[in-house]
Amino acid sequence: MVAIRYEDIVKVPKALLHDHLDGGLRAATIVELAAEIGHELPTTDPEALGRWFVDAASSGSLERYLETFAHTVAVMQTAPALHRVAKECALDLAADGVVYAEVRFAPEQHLERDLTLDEVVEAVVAGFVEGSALAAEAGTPIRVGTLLTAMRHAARSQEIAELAVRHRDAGVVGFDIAGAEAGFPPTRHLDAFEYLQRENFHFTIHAGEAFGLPSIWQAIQWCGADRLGHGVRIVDDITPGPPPVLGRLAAYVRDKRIPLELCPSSNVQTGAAASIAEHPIGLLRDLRFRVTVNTDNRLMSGTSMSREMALLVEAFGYGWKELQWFTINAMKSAFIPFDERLAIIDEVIKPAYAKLVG
Ligand SMILES: O=c1[nH]cnc2c1ncn2[C@H]1C[C@H](O)[C@@H](CO)O1
Ligand SMILES: [Zn+2]
Repeated sequence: MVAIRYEDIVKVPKALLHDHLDGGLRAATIVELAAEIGHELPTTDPEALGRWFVDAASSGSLERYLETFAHTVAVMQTAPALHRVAKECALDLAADGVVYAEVRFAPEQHLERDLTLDEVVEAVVAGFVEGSALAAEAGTPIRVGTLLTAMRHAARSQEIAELAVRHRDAGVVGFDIAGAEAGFPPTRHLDAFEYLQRENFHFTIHAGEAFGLPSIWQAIQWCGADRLGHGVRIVDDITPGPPPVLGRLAAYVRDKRIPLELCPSSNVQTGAAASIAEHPIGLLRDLRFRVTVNTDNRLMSGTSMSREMALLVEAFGYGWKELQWFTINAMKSAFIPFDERLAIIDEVIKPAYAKLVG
């Protein structure tokens, strides 16, 4: 087999379902925006700041990892700043060969300077639209859908769910909850999820990252999640083989083809996985769960979609066939309409991989 080159991974179309807007800012942009508002940063050298984020987020604890977002959220409090960050996000993903992305953020965290929730969403969506237009002009077309996140420790999920539905025809394609998982089970937000189901809307839930099976079980069986944000701890319900034996919850997740939004580098930083090579993605792929590969927070992990794939190629010996499988899995699991997903699979993804898979 011919070795896969990094620059070829960049060129091939990729689909990304789990990427946080406030976890993907360019370090140089943070420095500029912070100077404008007088926000103090650990360092004002962009390269050093990038390293600071990765180091500070690598403590082995999700709670410590989340503390680093104070600096990104602080500089995302005005419409121009949100617009810029969203535009750059679309451009950066497109330059990395991502053709479809769902990017999430929590509007309730961007109200410190008098914006309303609706204004926050409008600024971000407009930024994605402009970034996507510029990317298309540059020859790297991308479609970006917005997911609105509610913070699980707070009590605004119903309001954010209604906000998402209000903006569903303007680019918001789904809903999510995020933040510290232990102590904040998904059922705290059951009203919001039941509302979304009545509205025929889509949602994913961060579950099975820092907490295990009960969180995943609630997300699916109580809340009705379409996808699992991370979901990596589903391996706790699999008895190692050979052959591996699936418990009832793991079997349900696999049988129902519930997509797992796996984020390898992020999991190593928060301690959810010991290393990339030991990441459960290897087992979950072998067992044919609906596995997708994601970045989570490009800034905090110093990563990109291509880098996550390259790390998996290196650790597990994956080839183009597996990378295509991850990409099609993600596209099948997207929150945009079925015919639009199919068009991207048939017209963009398959033709590009066909030249490589052989
Ligand atoms: O991996 C994560 N788990 C739980 N919460 C997360 C993760 N990455 C980011 N967040 C939080 C911090 C952000 O401020 C928020 C909205 O994007 O979501
Ligand atoms: Zn996440």
